[in-house]
Amino acid sequence: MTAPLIIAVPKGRILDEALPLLARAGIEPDAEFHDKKSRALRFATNQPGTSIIRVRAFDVATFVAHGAAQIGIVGSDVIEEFDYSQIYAPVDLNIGHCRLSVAEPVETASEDEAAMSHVRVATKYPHLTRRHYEAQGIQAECVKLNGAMELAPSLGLSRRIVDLVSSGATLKANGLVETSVIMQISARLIVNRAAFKMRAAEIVPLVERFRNAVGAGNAAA
Ligand SMILES: Nc1ncnc2c1ncn2[C@@H]1O[C@H](COP(=O)(O)OP(=O)(O)OP(=O)(O)O)[C@@H](O)[C@H]1O
Ligand SMILES: O=P(O)(O)OC[C@H]1O[C@H](OP(=O)(O)OP(=O)(O)O)[C@H](O)[C@@H]1O
Repeated sequence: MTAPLIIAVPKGRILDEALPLLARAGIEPDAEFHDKKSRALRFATNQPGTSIIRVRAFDVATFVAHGAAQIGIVGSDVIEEFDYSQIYAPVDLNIGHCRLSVAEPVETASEDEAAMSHVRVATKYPHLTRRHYEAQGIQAECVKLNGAMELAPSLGLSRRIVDLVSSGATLKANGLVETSVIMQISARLIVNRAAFKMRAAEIVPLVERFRNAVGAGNAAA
């Protein structure tokens, strides 16, 4: 019997956009997936032998990197933050668009960072933050948070934050302004490299179906 194919999807905001894409690629989770009362985490799909697991966004990359899931859908922010060598990201899914930016209080935003040798930053992305500042010869001391980074400056945790920005509404509501954009982000299809080689007969056509599903979505837009 062939091993099941596991697709990891994030339970957060990308999911709403990812489900129609999965459907266009021919994969639909069972009814229990949509049952808000269900505590299940793994779901059968309309494709025999293919299951979907619903996990936290950062954990999608971890499941796929370790081969516990063969395929996943995750933001490029997460891919770059982990930089797992075992992850191959062949398709830009053109969903989950946002950017990773530095932000700080309106009052201090005009100060020149170039003159600094050290900054303290609250972020969920310590690796990308350090990389961004290192490129400018600045050492970044990161305070790791898992959400609500925007609270850090007003409460004295750090003057700067590095966080995701889309409409800019969260920054504005918390008295912060974007001072530089580190990277543009969109969700990607990711594949475990070993599985891609070992199970090419199943995975290569599936990746192609996702590629076509993105094309169909773009044409309809
Ligand atoms: N404001 C946004 N606009 C568009 N895409 C976003 C936005 N915020 C996050 N994303 C994308 O969605 C992914 C998941 O974000 P989400 O906010 O749902 O995760 P989270 O709540 O931080 O996750 P978790 O609770 O699992 O840690 C991010 O990694 C990013 O790629
Ligand atoms: O620019 P905006 O459109 O306001 O979006 C940005 C917000 O979206 C994300 O948070 P999310 O709402 O997912 O909550 P989280 O803090 O729990 O991750 C991100 O961390 C920002 O806080």
